[in-house]
Amino acid sequence: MIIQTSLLRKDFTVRKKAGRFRRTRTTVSAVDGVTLSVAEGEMLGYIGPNGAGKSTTLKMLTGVLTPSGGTVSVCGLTPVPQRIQLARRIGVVFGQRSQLWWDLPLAESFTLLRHIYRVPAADHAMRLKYCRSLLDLDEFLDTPVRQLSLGQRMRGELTAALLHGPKVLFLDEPTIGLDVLSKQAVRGFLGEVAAHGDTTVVLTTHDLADIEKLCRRLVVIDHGRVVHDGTLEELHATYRSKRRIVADLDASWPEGLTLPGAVVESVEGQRVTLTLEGATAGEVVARLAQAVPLRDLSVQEPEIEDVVARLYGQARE
Ligand SMILES: Nc1ncnc2c1ncn2[C@@H]1O[C@H](COP(=O)(O)OP(=O)(O)OP(=O)(O)O)[C@@H](O)[C@H]1O
Repeated sequence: MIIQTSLLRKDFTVRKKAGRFRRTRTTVSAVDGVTLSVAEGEMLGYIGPNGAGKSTTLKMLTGVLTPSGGTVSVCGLTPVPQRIQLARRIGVVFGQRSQLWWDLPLAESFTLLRHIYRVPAADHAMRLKYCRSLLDLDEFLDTPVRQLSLGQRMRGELTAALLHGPKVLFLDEPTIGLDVLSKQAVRGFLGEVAAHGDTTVVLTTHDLADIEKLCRRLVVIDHGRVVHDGTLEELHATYRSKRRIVADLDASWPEGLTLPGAVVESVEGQRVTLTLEGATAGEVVARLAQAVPLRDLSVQEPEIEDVVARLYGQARE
């Protein structure tokens, strides 16, 4: 396992005002016993509502914060005491913080990083070529970083994080604030990185489309605890997400009509929405077509947003 945590914890002591002169100290368990194993080459989505403990976990995995308890190992190293060795093996993109030099052209940041990490020139050139073509960097390589758009800067950050050939890439909200095209570019690139299979990726995001497009495995955390660890399909199965059929009829919906294997969710004019309950879409469509004349229909997959919202809701109860 390239990442392994066991009962990992981080408590923060927060001082709050209690009256005019008094202050009380309370402890916030930001990460409350997270046990996680990530295999080499995996692409893991790490999600949760605001304040769930995602960034705190990433900070402990990257050696920025010392855990309050439990164990953590990344690439066989203990992050805080072995932070310098670890830095060579990991790449980090934290949405808010930049690893680029604001006043220098992007290309010069890449050259500086090559010297900092002491990357052999040929390896650096090969990786830069790969990123330039996949992320279309050429048109702004000579532009100072401060003049780049957010999407261009993010493409630069991803390149900067990969130039030393890390084994693990940690990405905290890499698509936040990006327009549709930049999001597509970033996702396409990460998909390529994942397909190569030699970089492990841990991705936190509030954009569930990132997860759907990129991650087979999803870990959901809330109040510092893991509330789901499995595939997206397992998430849908656990929370019994339902597929729907939306049918436009050539007649009105016969009042009181029932179809085995489906529940009528709504009827609006000549449009009926059915939820599948234990039957396949094919079976229900066949029964529907026998009962009423059909003009058009579509099958809607369950929305990941719905199921995750329900999951967050349950975890908070
Ligand atoms: N330095 C700190 N001091 C005190 N409390 C902190 C500190 N850092 C984080 N916390 C608290 O720990 C909890 C987890 O925060 P964290 O930033 O890890 O959440 P998150 O899942 O990354 O949230 P978001 O999606 O909003 O970025 C929150 O309650 C937060 O207020």
